[in-house]
Amino acid sequence: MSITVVDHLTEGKAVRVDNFTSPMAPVLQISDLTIAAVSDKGKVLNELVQGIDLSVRPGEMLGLVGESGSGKSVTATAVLDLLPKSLQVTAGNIYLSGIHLGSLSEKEKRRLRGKEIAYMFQNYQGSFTPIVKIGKQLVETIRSHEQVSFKEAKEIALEWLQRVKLPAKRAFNSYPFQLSGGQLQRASLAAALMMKPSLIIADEPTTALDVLTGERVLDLLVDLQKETNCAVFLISHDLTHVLKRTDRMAVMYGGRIIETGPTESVRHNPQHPYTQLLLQARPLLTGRIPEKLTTIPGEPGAVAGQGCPFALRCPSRIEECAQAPVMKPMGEDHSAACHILTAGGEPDNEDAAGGQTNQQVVFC
Ligand SMILES: Nc1ncnc2c1ncn2[C@@H]1O[C@H](COP(=O)(O)OP(=O)(O)OP(=O)(O)O)[C@@H](O)[C@H]1O
Ligand code: NI
Repeated sequence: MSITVVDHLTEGKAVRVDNFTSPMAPVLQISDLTIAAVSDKGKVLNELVQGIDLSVRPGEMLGLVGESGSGKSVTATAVLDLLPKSLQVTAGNIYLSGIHLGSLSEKEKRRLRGKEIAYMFQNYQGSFTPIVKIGKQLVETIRSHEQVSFKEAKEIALEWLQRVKLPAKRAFNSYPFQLSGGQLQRASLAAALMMKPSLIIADEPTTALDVLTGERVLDLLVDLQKETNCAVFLISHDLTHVLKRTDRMAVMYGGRIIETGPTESVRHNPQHPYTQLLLQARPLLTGRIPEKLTTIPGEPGAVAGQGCPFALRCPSRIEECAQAPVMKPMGEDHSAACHILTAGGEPDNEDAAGGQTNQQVVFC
């Protein structure tokens, strides 16, 4: 079965990739993506993300976690084709419902961003123009993508404001500054969902909110995602959010995906030493303070220039880590890039593991 969005996006021009036409084909597929900082003259200065492979299917929530500076936002921005001039995709491909992003015109990409891909950012204030009432902005967005009357667009906007549990009429008639941070992020969730996008990219949507408000916004996102069957790409440095809500997750370090798999599998059977440490360092959800809090050794963000990016901090480092490890299958749909692992999930060499890998990690 083919995806109807294709014709709409491309105005009938044939750019669909045929093997992405089943209903469960990925809404987003990133393959072997490399993004580099470039000089004014286009010379590559340094690579910020390398060889990224990710995919999200309809109705699925994919989480991307990693330390600050690991390349999460740069990856998301490339999907939206909104990288600043100083950054460039130097290798790899991005497909949206099977359409190669590079094959679209600027006009098609603009339409795609407003209609098929919605995004929620950390800075929810940025989602709305400060001097225009929320309702007017929502109506304008709807009418720029769909041929409906003002009255019909207003009804859609009010319905969605209500669905994100806002006092709809009041929010509709408010300027952005008249709403709290949590209310504004809900309004931006309404703005994202009302166009019935195939994909929502949420980059740290709760970071600027207090914990409880952030939790409620994410719960709403999960509920409404189920209703609309859209795909969600949730970026967060908060492992708890990702463990609690996503179907699959990817862990990034120093611009590379170092582990990926079903969230439950990564949670209960983390393979890469960095993922294991990240899980151990996480504050427990029960509120019990553990006797000894694990911390990740070394300087946060220290990335090895060559080989495994985590090598400078890794307690299990071996000589081979001077060479970049490849992703190895570790179970169904679960893979990790580490020299001490062999396909299947056992360390290559027990001594090399330094007692750190395959430790049983207990979660509450
Ligand atoms: N416009 C730019 N020019 C040059 N380097 C950049 C630019 N934007 C980001 N970077 C660099 O790219 C790397 C990845 O940044 P990115 O914002 O993607 O990290 P992140 O994982 O989203 O971090 P955070 O959790 O802090 O949001 C960082 O080293 C950052 O300094
Ligand atoms: Ni970021």
